[in-house]
Amino acid sequence: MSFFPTRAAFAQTLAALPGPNEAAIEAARERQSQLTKPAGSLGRLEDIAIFMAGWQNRTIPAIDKGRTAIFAGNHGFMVHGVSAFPVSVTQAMVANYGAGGAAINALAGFAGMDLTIVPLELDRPTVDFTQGPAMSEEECLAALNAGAAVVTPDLDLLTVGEMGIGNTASASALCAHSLGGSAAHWVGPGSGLDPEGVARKAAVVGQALALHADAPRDAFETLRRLGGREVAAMAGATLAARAQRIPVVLDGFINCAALVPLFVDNPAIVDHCLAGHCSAEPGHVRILETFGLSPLLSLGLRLGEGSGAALAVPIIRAALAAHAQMATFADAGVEKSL
Ligand SMILES: Cc1cc2ncn([C@H]3O[C@H](COP(=O)(O)O)[C@@H](O)[C@H]3O)c2cc1C
Ligand SMILES: O=C(O)c1cccnc1
Repeated sequence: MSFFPTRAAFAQTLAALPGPNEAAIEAARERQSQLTKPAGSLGRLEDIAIFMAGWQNRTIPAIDKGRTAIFAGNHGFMVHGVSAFPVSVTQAMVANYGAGGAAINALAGFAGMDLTIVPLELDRPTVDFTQGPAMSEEECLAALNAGAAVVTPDLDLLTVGEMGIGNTASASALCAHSLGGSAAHWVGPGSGLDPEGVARKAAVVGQALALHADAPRDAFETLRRLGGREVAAMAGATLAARAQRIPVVLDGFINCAALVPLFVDNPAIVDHCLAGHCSAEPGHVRILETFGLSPLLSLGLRLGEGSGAALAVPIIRAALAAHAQMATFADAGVEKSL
């Protein structure tokens, strides 16, 4: 049984998002007020602990089982050469993940996250989105379900990432179609295009936007037309996590762009998400502003593959350690106020 048996089931899940547990939020907030520090002095670490308490439904949240899932896919529009790298790099990087040699291997390992790699039909790229919808309805559903499949009920935290040469073009198209703004407004260098390359990418994205301009703007249809398998899988995983009240840390431009079509249908979709970082890809800061999320880190990363999300996990672990381990004023015999 798949998590999203039909596109209607996907839409229904998106329309009926569960909220956090308010009693756990209140209990965690009360605990924070008792810990031996001036009120608010741990800044966003306090907010993170309270956020995690709400979604994990416990006063003292923890990350015993955290998962990083990386989805890989290839894109038909790569015939137009919109990346500084060839399509073959997607498969080569999947092999590199398997061998433990990529940035995400190091960063997920450092963060204490288990790593799941999900290649999605790499030898069958999506349809070129300047010629038609990237995916059929069945293909889009399969990708959403491949994402949902990594979400097991035992997870305390999920981060997702992607590998798919050219997918910053898909991400830009999703943002422009869903939020407005020209192709040029949303494209950037991605993995390393020069200014002429960026202009070429804008022209290709612009052609796709023109072809799909009159298409309905619901989340499924936008992902199907302008997304890719790895992009839809990230959306499916994030929505499946939400349905199970599992908190998610967001990565960069592509990961966030995958959620933009869902955000247009239901802005509450990002309520169980923390923004791990702000990517150097110029569109990312605009998406984060649209989502109303403030990134935990801003280190100039522009890698994708879940790297910025994994990097934020140790900060979240620190917030939970302080929340769990600090003494209360009563326990420590410290005066709470004058
Ligand atoms: C070796 C290598 C490793 C990567 N890991 C993530 N990406 C990133 O680059 C791609 C997006 O950039 P563009 O749209 O310009 O192709 C995605 O695969 C993304 O995850 C990589 C790219 C390369 C070359
Ligand atoms: O922010 C990202 O996700 C990103 C930026 C550049 C290249 N690949 C990914």
